This record gives sequence, structure tokens and C-alpha cells, in this order.
Amino acid sequence: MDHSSADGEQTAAFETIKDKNGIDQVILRQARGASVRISLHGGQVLSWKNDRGEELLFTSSKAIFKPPTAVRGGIPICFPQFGNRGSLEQHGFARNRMWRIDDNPPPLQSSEMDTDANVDLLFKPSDEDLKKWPHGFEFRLRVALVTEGSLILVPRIRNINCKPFSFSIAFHTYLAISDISEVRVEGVETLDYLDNLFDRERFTEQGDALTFESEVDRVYLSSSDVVAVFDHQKKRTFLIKKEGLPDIVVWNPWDKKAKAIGDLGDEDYKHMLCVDGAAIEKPITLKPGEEWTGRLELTVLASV
Ligand SMILES: O=P(O)(O)OC[C@H]1O[C@@H](O)[C@H](O)[C@@H](O)[C@@H]1O
Repeated sequence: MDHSSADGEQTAAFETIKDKNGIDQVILRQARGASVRISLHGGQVLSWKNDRGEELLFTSSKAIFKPPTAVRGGIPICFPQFGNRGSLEQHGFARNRMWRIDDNPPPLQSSEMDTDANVDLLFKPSDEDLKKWPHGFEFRLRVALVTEGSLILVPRIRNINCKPFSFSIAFHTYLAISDISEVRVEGVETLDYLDNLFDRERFTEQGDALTFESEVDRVYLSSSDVVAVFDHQKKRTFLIKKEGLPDIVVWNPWDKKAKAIGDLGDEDYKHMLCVDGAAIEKPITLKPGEEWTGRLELTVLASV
């Protein structure tokens, strides 16, 4: 189905298709050929391609596309809990639920978001969810593909209950990389991090840039607003720009853990790196009626 509309210079266009399980997927196409595909299961971005048709997000060779589990790849959304830091299922329930297209979203502050291919998704908890997590909320997600091909995610979470609540959030972004040993992350040097491999003990990053030679599972705290991932072999750099998302998760399972993860191929860990804009260490608290907004912008640049 085509949902295009044109108004002078402004276009807001997306189409929906059904996957083989009957789940709606939204496709955003930008004029120069870049595209994004989003599943309404989990509100999960599954694919982001540049104008040459190259896939920029990793998908596992053993990915399972059948609900209720999230697809191993793309950008699953961890909400309202990150990992096992709470009583809910791992990474919270939002990634395992159906979202819907929001046809009439409240306007966003930022006008740049109205000018490109975009869609608004909405997730509201079911009665079952409310039994486990008794906090009424609306989670809106604007997904936009801008002219230069950058992918922008704008989450808005509103407390529609009469009591305050706190949540964590992470955009669990599986970047597609040539080879994990060819990649370095800049923007986390000198930061403190919680190491999931050492019971979340706090350490300080000592190196100039982060490179990989074994499993890494860390939450870097209060990072700068831009983190860069350089891929020497592919000669490209991902820029991760974020607002309202102070932390950065960096995860690669390496060989042993990869073998233990059912929906990840044994060698897949070489071609993925998760770098997530997140709010984990200090959960966000919303009073009744309050709304929180964040922003994540992913850009890919050619590098030498
Ligand atoms: O297998 P899941 O639930 O998608 O989680 C994958 C990984 O997600 C990372 O963000 C966590 O830090 C890891 O500990 C976890 O293994």
C-alpha cells in the first residue's frame, strides 16, 4: 500500500508490505535510492541501505523472522528495561510486541523531520504488559530517512498514568562491518564503563580508540554526542549522533558466545558490531503527563 503525499517541496512517503508471516513492514525510500525497512513487530528497523543499495545493518545468517522473538539484527528496541537489570524479560518487552502505524501523531518540535521519507509508529502496552509493568505509557517512534541518506529515529515516551515511572532504553544497533578486527570505535576514550563481563564492575577506558580481539559487552557512561565507528576494509565510517541518550553500549559476542546464541551463525560475530545509543545507568523518570524525547542519527561516510 502506498501512503505517499506531496505538498510542494515536502514529501512524506512510505509503503507497506506484508512479510511471509503476515506482519506489516514499512518501506521508506529516499529520492537518491537509499531505503529503510521496518517491521511492525517490535517497531524494529530491519534494513538500511545506502544509495548504492549496500546494506548498512547486519542480519544474522540464522535470524528468526517469526514472532514473538526479535530478529537478530537491524535495530531492536530495548525498553523499558535494558538487559536483565530488572524483573522483566531480557531487554524489556517492546521488541517482542506488535506496534502500529500512527496516522495522526502529535507534531514534532523539529521541522527537518517533516521534509523526508518518514513514518510514525506507536506502541501501547497490553493488559498483560500492564500486569507485569503497571505503568500506562505511549511510545511513539518517528523513523525518517533524510536527503543525504542518514537514518533518524526520534523516540517519544509519554506517561499517561497518574503515577511516575522510570525506564531504560537502548537502540540495539547491529552495524554491518567487514571484519571485527578491522574496526575501531572513537568517542569512548577516557570514559567510565560498566563491564557486563565482570558483573557490571566500573572501569575507565584507557586506550585511544576501542579495537576488538575478544568479547566486549560494555555500557559506556555519559559519552559525547557523537561516536564514530571506522571500518578500514570497507572504507566507511558510521557516525552515531545522539541526544537524550547519554550512554553507549558496545557489544560483540566473539566466537564462544556466538556459538551459544541459537539465532547467530558461528562466524557471524565477525561481521557485526552493536553500538547502541542508550539511557541505562540513570533511568529516565516521567511524572504523570510528562513526555521524554530522544534522537538518534546514523550516518555513513566514505573514508580513506
Ligand atoms: O540476545 P539478546 O537478548 O538480544 O541480547 C544480546 C546482547 O545484548 C547486549 O546489549 C547485552 O549487553 C548482552 O549482554 C546481550 O547478550
